[in-house]
Formats: sequence, structure tokens, C-alpha cells
Amino acid sequence: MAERPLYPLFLHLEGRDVLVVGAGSVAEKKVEDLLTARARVRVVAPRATDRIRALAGAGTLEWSARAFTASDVLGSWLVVSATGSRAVAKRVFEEAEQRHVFVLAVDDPKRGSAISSSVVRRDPFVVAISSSGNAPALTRLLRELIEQILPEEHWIRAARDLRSLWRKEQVPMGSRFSELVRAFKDRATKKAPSGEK
Ligand SMILES: C[C@@]1(CC(=O)O)c2cc3[nH]c(cc4nc(cc5[nH]c(cc(n2)[C@H]1CCC(=O)O)[C@@](C)(CC(=O)O)[C@@H]5CCC(=O)O)C(CC(=O)O)=C4CCC(=O)O)c(CCC(=O)O)c3CC(=O)O
Ligand SMILES: NC(=O)C1=CN([C@@H]2O[C@H](COP(=O)(O)OP(=O)(O)OC[C@H]3O[C@@H](n4cnc5c(N)ncnc54)[C@H](O)[C@@H]3O)[C@@H](O)[C@H]2O)C=CC1
Repeated sequence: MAERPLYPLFLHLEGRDVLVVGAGSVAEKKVEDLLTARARVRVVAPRATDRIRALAGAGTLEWSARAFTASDVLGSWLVVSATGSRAVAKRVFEEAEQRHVFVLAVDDPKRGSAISSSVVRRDPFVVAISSSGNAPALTRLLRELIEQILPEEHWIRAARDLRSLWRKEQVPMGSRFSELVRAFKDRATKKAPSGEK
């Protein structure tokens, strides 16, 4: 069991304020992921990467070019703390804890209440992987391996079509899984050029 057992969750961040403290390369990666989830991103940091500057220039996020202050946490649903300074991480965490806001602390996970994961997307499936903070490089490797073995999206479309058919034909629940496996086996066999299996 991990030192601090985790409760995995998928968040809807669309339109919600997320504060990012720090604007270096690590913060930049988190910013990109937050924007993918359509969060409203506010960045507070004296210095920012070119990419974060450009996103601020385009109005995609808001960047305040200064050091963190306690009131920055107000209105945020989530805070990413990414300054590389343990002293700042401590202040961010304490402030967020008081206000019951989750903190993703990239530089000092002990001063955090959430951690990010490696993500494999096969719409509508999202596979999130974590080593509970123990081995991020291994988490990445596992993500790359899972990406290779997970079927592409056309398999998922096929499964959806099959499900509609089952519903229409009132196929009993108990036989649907074995039907799915059989259908996919048939597809795999058909796809292989003749003579090869
Ligand atoms: C706790 C956590 C907090 C958080 O960021 O949420 C955290 C913390 C830290 N990461 C560090 C280092 C590295 N991180 C990566 C990669 C990723 N790190 C990610 C998540 C997490 N990293 C959270 C826990 C994840 C889990 O549970 O496994 C991933 C999964 C997702 C993402 O970044 O969004 C993404 C892979 C994405 C992908 O490609 O799939 C690599 C490898 C590489 O990229 O080449 C290295 C170098 C190798 C190494 O050090 O292991 C350091 C040390 C800094 C130092 O020593 O100076 C700390 C700080 C510390 O642990 O103290
Ligand atoms: N979680 C992860 O995936 C990883 C985490 N890390 C850790 O992440 C940390 C950050 O790394 P980088 O982005 O490379 O750092 P960096 O030094 O490039 O950026 C630091 C940023 O914090 C800002 N900052 C400094 N003091 C501040 C304050 N008081 N208030 C607001 N902003 C402030 C700076 O202006 C700058 O934008 C490091 O501690 C590193 O060890 C490193 C690799 C991966």
C-alpha cells in the first residue's frame, strides 16, 4: 500500500479557475494540460517561458508578472504550485489548505493534496496512471507501453455499434462480453492478409 493512499478522480475543469504559481518549463506542461481540459488558467510568476508569454499575449490565459500572494488562491478550484522553491510551496499549500482548495505541488509533493498522472486517451476512454508519486519516469514508460497495446479508436466505434445492436436485439447482458470478444477476434482475423494469421 502506498504511503498516502490515493483516491483517483477525473475532474471537469471547463470554465473553472485554476491558479498556476510559477511559469517555468514544468508549469508550462501543466498549463497545456489544463488548457486541454478547458480550465480558465491564471498564472502568477515573475518570469515566464516564451510559450506562457505567448498564451497570455493571445488572451488564452491570464499572467500576473509578480510573486505569489495569499489572495491569489481566492476563487480557484485547484492550484498548481511549480516554483522550485520549497518556501513558496509551503506558503501556497498552507493558504490553499485553509480555503479547502486542492494543490498539485510539482516540486514538493508532500506539500500537496493532489498529483497528476500520465494519460492515455482513446476517446471516450481516459487511462490515467500514477506511481503514487514514487517513480514518475516509470509512470511515463508504463504510459508508452499502454499506448502501444491499447486498440485504436476504430475498435471503440465498433464496440459502440455492437452495443446499439445488442440493445435493439435485446441480447442478454450475460452473453454480451463473450459476443464482443468473438466479434473482435473475427475482425482481427479478417484484417490479416490471407495466409497470415
Ligand atoms: C508527484 C508528481 C507531482 C506532479 O507533477 O503532479 C511528480 C513529481 C516529480 N517529478 C519529477 C521528475 C520527473 N517527472 C517526470 C515525468 C512526469 N511526472 C509526472 C507526474 C508527477 N511528477 C507526479 C507523480 C506521478 C506519479 O505518481 O508517478 C507525469 C506522470 C505527468 C505530468 O507531468 O503531467 C510525467 C510523465 C508524463 C508522461 O510523459 O506520460 C520525469 C520523466 C520525464 O518526463 O522524462 C521526471 C524525471 C525522472 C524522475 O525524477 O523520476 C520530480 C523530480 C524533480 C527533481 O528531482 O528535481 C518530482 C518532484 C518529486 O518527486 O519530489
Ligand atoms: N512534477 C514534475 O513532473 C517535475 C517537477 N520538477 C520540479 O519542478 C520544479 C520547477 O521546475 P522548472 O519549471 O524547471 O523551474 P524554473 O526555475 O524554470 O521556473 C520557476 C518559476 O517559478 C517562478 N517563481 C519563483 N518564485 C516565485 C514566487 N515567489 N511566486 C511565483 N512564482 C515564482 C519563476 O518566475 C519561474 O517562472 C523544480 O523544483 C523541479 O525539480 C522537475 C521535473 C518534472
